[in-house]
Amino acid sequence: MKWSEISILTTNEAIEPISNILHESGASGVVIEDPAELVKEREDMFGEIYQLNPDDYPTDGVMVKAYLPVNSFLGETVDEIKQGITNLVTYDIDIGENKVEISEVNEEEWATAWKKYYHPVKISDKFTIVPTWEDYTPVHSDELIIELDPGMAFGTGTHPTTVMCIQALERIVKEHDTVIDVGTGSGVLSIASALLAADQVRAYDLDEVAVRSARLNVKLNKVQDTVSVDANNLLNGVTGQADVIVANILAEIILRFTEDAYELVKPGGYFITSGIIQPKKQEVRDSLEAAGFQIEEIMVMEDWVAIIAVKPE
Ligand SMILES: C[S@@+](CC[C@H](N)C(=O)[O-])C[C@H]1O[C@@H](n2cnc3c(N)ncnc32)[C@H](O)[C@@H]1O
Repeated sequence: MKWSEISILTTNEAIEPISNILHESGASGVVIEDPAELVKEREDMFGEIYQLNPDDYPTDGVMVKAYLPVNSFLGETVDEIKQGITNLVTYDIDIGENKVEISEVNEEEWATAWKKYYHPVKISDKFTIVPTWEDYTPVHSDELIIELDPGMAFGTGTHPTTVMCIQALERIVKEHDTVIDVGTGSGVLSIASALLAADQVRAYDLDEVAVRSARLNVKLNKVQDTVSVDANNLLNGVTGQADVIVANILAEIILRFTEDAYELVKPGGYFITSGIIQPKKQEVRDSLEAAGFQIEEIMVMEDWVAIIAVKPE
């Protein structure tokens, strides 16, 4: 797969809305090239200080960068992003110079381009995500470490939707559980489930690149005896019940398989969904309830929502 890098020169004020626009357009690896803001954002979110090299950053304005897959929708997606950014002015947001540049990157460049911004991060009470190229010594004896090389797959494990899913798994997955991970990407949620002592984890993704990346990360974390990774479209053809199904996919896609998920979750089991933007929350909630689930909790981080639903006993 080929990727395009989109870089937007803007202001501090516009970072968050522009990042949201990029995430909502399906961009991967959104990075902000401004040390002060990045440190603050991460501190607010995780209470962690990032090690940043000031030489890596421009001094005027802030650069927001992200990667978009090159496909037949690319032109349309870029136009939508540009339009979305221009519309921010109507909300009195200063978008500054708003210089937007697009450049094509090859696979190797994409896979390494953002590595310099990606460092160990504690994302929940138990879990710290550590990029494979970093040395990390656990701070606490009970800390669980996920080593990750996302390669070309989504994601680094630090996207709000992933963080919420991991926090939910941490509370829900019990020893000996069976877990199904729909849209596994880099495999991060499956690895987390295995480290939480699930007995069996089945990971699926439509994208071959994600399947390869997840298999690699599963081996890296030595959980290959617990986690299987296969190419599959949602839950099509999947049999065998699970205590927990987790799916961090866009709301539009979740709506397509709430009934299949209900069939496969054991009574008393959970369906954790994320990848849902706020305006889509009600639609997903309605669809889960129509399938028979009860909503146990709705989590919110930035503009993203995760829903924990339970199948009544
Ligand atoms: C937002 S990423 C989530 C990755 C990872 N689970 C996480 O939480 O960081 C969504 C993943 O769903 C996959 N996906 C999209 N549509 C799918 C489908 N119909 N069936 C299976 N996987 C799908 C994408 O390839 C992508 O890897």
